[in-house]
This record gives sequence, C-alpha cells and structure tokens, in this order.
Amino acid sequence: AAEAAKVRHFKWDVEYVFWSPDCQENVVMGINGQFPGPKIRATVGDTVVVELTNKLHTEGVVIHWHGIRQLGTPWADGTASISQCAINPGETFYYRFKLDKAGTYFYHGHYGMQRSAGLHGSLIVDVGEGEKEPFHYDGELNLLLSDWWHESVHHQEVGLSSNPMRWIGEPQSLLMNGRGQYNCSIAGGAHYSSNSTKCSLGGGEQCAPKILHVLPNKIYRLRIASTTALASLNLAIGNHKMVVVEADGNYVQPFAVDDLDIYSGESYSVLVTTNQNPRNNYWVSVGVRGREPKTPQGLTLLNYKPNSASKLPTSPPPVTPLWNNYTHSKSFTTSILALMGSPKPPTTFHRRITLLNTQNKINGGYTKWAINNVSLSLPSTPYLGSIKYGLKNAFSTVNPPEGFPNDYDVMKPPVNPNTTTGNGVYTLTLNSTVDVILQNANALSENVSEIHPWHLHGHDFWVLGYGDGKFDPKRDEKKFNLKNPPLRNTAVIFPYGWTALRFVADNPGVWAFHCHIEPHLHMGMGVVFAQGVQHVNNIPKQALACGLTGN
Ligand SMILES: O=C1O[C@H]([C@@H](O)CO)C(O)=C1O
Repeated sequence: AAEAAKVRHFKWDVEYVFWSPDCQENVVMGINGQFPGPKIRATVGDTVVVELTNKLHTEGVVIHWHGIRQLGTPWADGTASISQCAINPGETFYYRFKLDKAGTYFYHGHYGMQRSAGLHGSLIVDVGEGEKEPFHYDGELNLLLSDWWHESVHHQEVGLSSNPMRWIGEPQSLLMNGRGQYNCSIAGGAHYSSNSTKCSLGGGEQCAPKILHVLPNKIYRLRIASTTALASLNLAIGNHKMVVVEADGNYVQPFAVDDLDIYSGESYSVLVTTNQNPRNNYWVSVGVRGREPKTPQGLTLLNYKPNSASKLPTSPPPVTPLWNNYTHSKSFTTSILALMGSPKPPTTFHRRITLLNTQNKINGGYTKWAINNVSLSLPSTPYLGSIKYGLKNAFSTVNPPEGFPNDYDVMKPPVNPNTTTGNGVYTLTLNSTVDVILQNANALSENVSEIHPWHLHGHDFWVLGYGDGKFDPKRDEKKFNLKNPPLRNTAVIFPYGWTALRFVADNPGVWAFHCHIEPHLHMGMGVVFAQGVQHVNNIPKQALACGLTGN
C-alpha cells in the first residue's frame, strides 16, 4: 500500500478494420487497429485515463467499463443516452475513472450493438502492492470469450426492428481472445468424431488460437470473462479440475468443478493445477448452453511446456453439457457463495421492485422485450444531464411499474402480447437498500422461456436466491441467503424462474440495469435507476453536448 496510485494513460482510436476473427474476413470494430481492443492492466486505486478518438466515419461511439463502479464519476460509465452523449466521428472524449476494486473485468461498446461489432477488450485490476489475494498462484492466463456473426451488426439491427422481426440466429463461431475457426477445426478429423476438416494454420493468422502455455506442476489463475452478444457458454479443460475463486471482481468460497457456465457479462477466476501427464497437451473448449446450439465449440490448447504446441491431445475435446440441462447450470450457479469475511447484505430492505421479463409485440407485429410491460427506448438527451439540470420533456416522468399484475401467468405466453415503449426511470433514495426480484416468464411461443443475464451498472448486488416459477414473497423470502450471498454485477434468470438481488443505492448517478444479451437490450430489455443525481458534479461538457443539454 506504500506505492502511490498511478495515473494510467491510454490513447485509443476506434475504427472499423478488416479482420478475420474466425478465418473469414469481415469488417470489425477495432481499437488502434486491433481486435479485440488492447488489454488494460492496472492496480487498484489507479486512475485510468482513456483518450478515446472516434475514427468511425458515420457513427457515434461510447465505451462502458464493465464492473467498474465509477464512484464519483458516473459520467464516465460509457452508456449512450444514459451517462453521456455519444462521441461523434472525429471527436475525442476523455474517460477518467478510478479502479475501485481488484478483479477480472472487461470493457465494451454500449451504443447500439457495437459490442457485437467487436468493440471490447480485457480490463484486469491487480491488488495493491503489499496486499495479498486469498489464494496462491504461480502464473496467470486470460480468456475473453465472445461469439461472432458474419452478418454485420447493421444488418442485425435492421432485422431486429423489422416487421416481422428477423432474428439474428445463432453465432457462426465462438471466439477465445478474439480467435475462432469457422470452416475448420483445430481438433478436426475422424479421430475426434467431428466431420469438420482440420485447420491448416501456421499460427500467425488472426484466427489462429491463442495457445495457453503452462509449465507442469504449477498453479495458474485463469481469468475468464464473457462479452458474448447472445451465447451462454460452458468452459472445460480436458482432464483438469478448476477451482472457482473469483466472480465479477469478488472473492468466492473456493469450489472445484469439471466445467463452468459463464453468461454474458460475467467474469470468473479459476485456479488450475497442471498436475496431469506432462507429456501431453490438453483441450480447452467452450460450447453453447441454454439455446439449441448450432455453433461449433470454440477450442484452444493448454500447452504443457516443453511439449510442442502443435502436439494434439490424446483425447477429444471435453463435451459441453446438454444445452437444456438446467439442473447442471443451477447446480453450478447456486454453488457460488461469498468468501468468508466478504461484506454482508443489510438484513432488511426499503423498497422492493419486481421486474417481469416478457417478450412482446408492438404496433401490430414488431417484436420487443419488455419489463413490467414497458419496453425501454432510450431518450435523445442522456438522463444524467437532464436529471442534473432538471430539464423538462427530456424523458417520461411517468414512474415505471414496481411490479406486475397478480394474475399474470408466467408459465404461459402473454394473454395480451402488446406492449408499449417507455423511458421513465426508477428514482432510488440515496443510500437506501433496494431489492429487485427478476421474474422470468414464457416468451411469445408456447413452452419457451429463455435465459437472461442481468447486469447492473455502478454497483455490485448480493444474489439472495434463485427459484422456479412465480416468486411468492411469503414462501420465498424465508429462503433468502443473508449469510454468505455472493456479490456480483451480473446474475442470470433461469427459464420460468426468479432471481432475488439486493443492493445499496449508494452511488450518485444514473445507471442502466439490463439483460446483457445485446439484441435483447436493443429490443428494450432494460430499466434505468437514478439516485442522488444532485450530488453529481463535474460532468464534462462533452458528455452533455447533445439533445436538450446541448442547448
Ligand atoms: O429475442 C429473441 O427472438 C428469438 C425468438 O424468440 C423469435 O424468433 C429468440 O430466440 C430470441 O431470444
């Protein structure tokens, strides 16, 4: 702790580049000519300054620092229409914020579907000098997971807002550190009972896998984050156990698994001991869960040095658990508990907001997602500025609903599928304790209920519990875990289930809370929380230079 906190300065240009993430060339949103964007590595307490220049020709841009709470700098949260105006082509915006907590994070675009276009990268925060992590490791590995489509996000966005909607479908490939193989497999061949051909990659290609090099008989900390647009993933390493020690920048009670589910917006650290036969290399695989998979597994190798990295493992890649084996998913998710000594939740709450997640129709056929029957459509003036300066007519002053009708049957498609759009905010009392019950339901089609990972900006929340069917306060509240619930910034709702969260609204600003599936947010699946905005000072002019605050 003796070392003074540093200011870490980065100069980034965002621009489209030709890139072949999965061996097929596309146009990808890159940073400084790179995809994924550069990795940021810094120490807790450091101030990060990113001087971001928009080199796109015709689009605005913003970047969200996922998992960083932005204490005192809500204008740097990087959410278009919420915390700031999009940065125009040719303009430079200075993100300046403090890293409040060590952990595994990432950053990504938060305007339209720019995250899906490739605007993302890793953000790793180390503990302070002289501080200790509650576990030991000899080396570190990093995996940023994403999914990839060959159709541009512009094409996807038009499809989503057409009548009838054209759904984006399943990804063409899964990427690990921005690398995947579309038309071939690095395992390949009959030996691996896969009908795809073996890739002929020299290693220098943009789509060549990033090999994880390790030494035998060491402990590695593998940092994993998922910035997928859609896919829920399962990751496994052939023959190796993984001990989960961190989730979303918070330490958890260590537990060992053979495979791990990771939903979009989540991050984990796992410890891997390289105690297997040192003469072999081992597969690292990721596969799709929660949706009928149409995408081949993503693969890379755990290379035990000094073996050649081109030596293929003796056994085939780990098989991803069945996509709809939710028992398996729930067993993993509910095993995540806070490490002893972690901050505990308040034992009572001031306000409970129940959020019903539904798929709906609007204006005679367009498809939307709605929360308590309101589908979020963001205003042209960012909330932070319009609330701070008390501007009228910037957004709807109608308070969004605190819950949904008692007789709503979450097991059936909506009786009346019609919804409306809205942009009202939930105004939270500063420093109050807020419970959110996320309630899943049946989608538009019979017997369909999807997974939705919900991400909260500006805070971590405690996950107090998960359950099936409709949340019943009398019955279910008693089962809340107030002893060691995990602190997280993203939590999933399972099909037809509910998830209970608690957080303290102690961070003045305006914060998005939304499904982290990119097309779902695009279709309105989110809400906005505002708290203590009068205490927010020093909003840079540039963050306000649009809409009503621009005048
Ligand atoms: O939002 C979605 O739309 C499709 C489907 O419901 C209609 O095509 C799907 O799988 C989603 O997640």
